[in-house]
This record gives sequence, C-alpha cells and structure tokens, in this order.
Amino acid sequence: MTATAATNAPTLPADWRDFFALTKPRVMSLVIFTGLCGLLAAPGSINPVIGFTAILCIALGAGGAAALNQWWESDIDAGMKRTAARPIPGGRMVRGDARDFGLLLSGMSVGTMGLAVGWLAAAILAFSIVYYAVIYTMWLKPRTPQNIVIGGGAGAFPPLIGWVAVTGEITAMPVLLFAIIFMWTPPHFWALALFVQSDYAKVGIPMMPVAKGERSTRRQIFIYAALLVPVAAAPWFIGGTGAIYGISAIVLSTAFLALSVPVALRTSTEQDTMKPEKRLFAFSIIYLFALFAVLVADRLILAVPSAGA
Ligand code: HEM
Ligand SMILES: CC(C)=CCC/C(C)=C/CC/C(C)=C/COP(=O)(O)OP(=O)(O)O
Repeated sequence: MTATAATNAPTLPADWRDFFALTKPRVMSLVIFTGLCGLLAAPGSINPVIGFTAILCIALGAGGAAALNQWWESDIDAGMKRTAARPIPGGRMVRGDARDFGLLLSGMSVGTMGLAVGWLAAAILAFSIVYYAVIYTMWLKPRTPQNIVIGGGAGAFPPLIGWVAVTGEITAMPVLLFAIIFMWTPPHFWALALFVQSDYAKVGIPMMPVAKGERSTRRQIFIYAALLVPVAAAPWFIGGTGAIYGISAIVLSTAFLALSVPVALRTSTEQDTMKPEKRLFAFSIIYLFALFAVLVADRLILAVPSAGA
C-alpha cells in the first residue's frame, strides 16, 4: 500500500521470468499494439529501425512503470487472490529490485526515445510513466473511486506516442486515439472490478463497485460505452480515416455497447456466474485490438493507389 509497508522476505531467488512478469506482459501486449498502430497509421513515414526503436521504448517504459506499480503496492497485491503470486508478494523478489528495475527501464526508455526518435515523443512517454506509477498508483488509486477514470489516461498515451514519433507534432487524430482508450478504460476495468470486488474491498481500494455500489457502476459502464460510439467514429467524421475504419468502428462500438446493456440492467442481487460482466471484459480486449488493427488496415489500403482508384 505504501513504499514503507512490510512485505514477505523472499524465499527464492528471482530469475529473468520474475523480472519479465514484473512488466505485466499480457496487459502490455495491448499497450504495445496500440502504440504500434498509432505509429503505422500516422501520415508520413519513419525509418523502420527508428520506428522499431520507438515501439521498443514504449514497451520498456510501460514495463518499467508496471514494475514501479508493483514495487509500490506489493502489500496490496499480497492481499488479493488475483495478484498474490506476483514476484514480490510471491516471495521471489525483494522490493528494492523491482524499484531499481522499474527506474532503469523507465530511464532507458525515455533517454533512448529522446536521442533516437524525438524529444516530444520522449516527453509524452516520461509523462505517461509518471502518470501510471505516481499519479494513478500512488495518488489516485487508494484515494478515489474515480481512480481509473482519471488514471486511465496513462494507458491512453501509447498510440499518441507512436503517432508523434512519426510526425513530431500533436494533432487532432492522435488526440482522438487517446480519447478512444480513455473512454474505453472504465467499462474495460469496471466489468472486471464487478467480479473481483471483494478482493478490492479486502485491501481497502475504493474501486467504483466497492465505493459507490454495483448499481452506480453498472450505469456508468453503460454511459462510457455509449460515449465510446461517437468518440471511436470521430476519426472518420473529421476525415482522418476512410470508411473502412469508420464503419468498423461503429459496428465494433455498437457491439461493445450492446454487451454493456445486460451488465447495466442486472442488479446486485444477481451475482451468480457474472457471465455478462465476464463477456464484456473479454470483448473489451478484442474490441481494442480490432479497432486499432482496422485503423492501420484502413490507412494501408487507402495508401495503395490501385485500391483507392
Ligand atoms: C487504469 C486503467 C486500467 C486498469 C485499472 C486495468 C486493469 C486491468 C486488470 C486488473 C486486468 C486483469 C488481469 C491482470 O491482472 O493482468 C486487466 C487485464 C487486461 N488489461 Fe487492463 N486495465 C487498465 C487499462 C488497460 C489499458 C489501457 C490496456 C491496453 C491498452 C489494458 C489491457 C489489458 C489486457 C490486454 C488485459 C488482459 C490481460 C490477460 O489476458 O491477462 N488495460 N486490466
Ligand atoms: C507507456 C505507459 C507508461 C503506458 C501505461 C500502461 C498502462 C496500460 C497503464 C494503465 C493501466 C493498467 C495496466 C492498470 C492496471 O491497474 P493496476 O495496476 O491497478 O492493476 P492491478 O490490480 O493488476 O495491479
């Protein structure tokens, strides 16, 4: 919960698998993918080696921030079933090693991004690391049920960073890509929080279902999913993409909204198997992968002259 809280003494030596686990690789795969899609969808071109370096830096920065997150909240992780086996609460790593690893990855990623790619992309990367590790993890998460609404901004930066790595400037399109993930994060996370809420309650984290109740959380999931429909389609409305993206975005977002309806209509007395919540959470991940894939497909198809004329 805090950097000074007591944690288990490690009983096993950490190996590379524990350091890898510290970067939350499964969650980060989508972070890296959205960053890559931001880079590939941006107008103009980038030297492939520099483009690869930019994506590597996003991966290292996100992994470093995840390590700092686990350094800070190892006692919270120890108290929840879902996270108790992580390297620190699992007794395989000392907290200081996680902190040093996180700082090293973060420093290397920002420095390399600045020197090899550009300082605007590096500054946004640095800000997103601080956003996740400090603003979200240390400040908002233990204090307010709005933690992930505001904190969700951290995970929304990668496509913006990828885009800026190519163009060197912040324009409407990368801001819209940021806005899409920003709107997507509350339904993504609260769907999961509804079926692991007892874990969060146990460790005193005021996640929305714990702090404001299920009814309010379910209503808010629907509201954010509804807002996501126009926000996801906005890149098409402003002429930043073609119809391939636009129509796919509307179809995907409408499906996401449709899956949020049974979640919104249920009441707290209907706990049972939590099937609608699990379905919405699983689809949230497919949704974002698909939306960003289609953004790139749209750009590549439109860029091929024979396909457009
Ligand atoms: C504050 C914002 C967010 C919160 C609180 C959150 C929380 C979570 C949690 C607790 C899980 C459960 C699995 C695990 O512990 O690894 C999860 C899964 C996942 N999240 Fe998020 N998430 C957030 C934002 C994001 C963002 C921005 C992305 C990517 C763009 C993302 C991608 C994923 C993916 C891919 C999984 C599935 C991982 C697996 O298969 O185990 N999340 N998220
Ligand atoms: C480039 C860069 C820094 C990107 C940021 C990456 C990113 C996806 C940040 C936000 C979200 C995230 C994984 C939250 C997990 O919540 P949690 O840490 O509260 O979850 P837990 O309960 O599993 O620890």
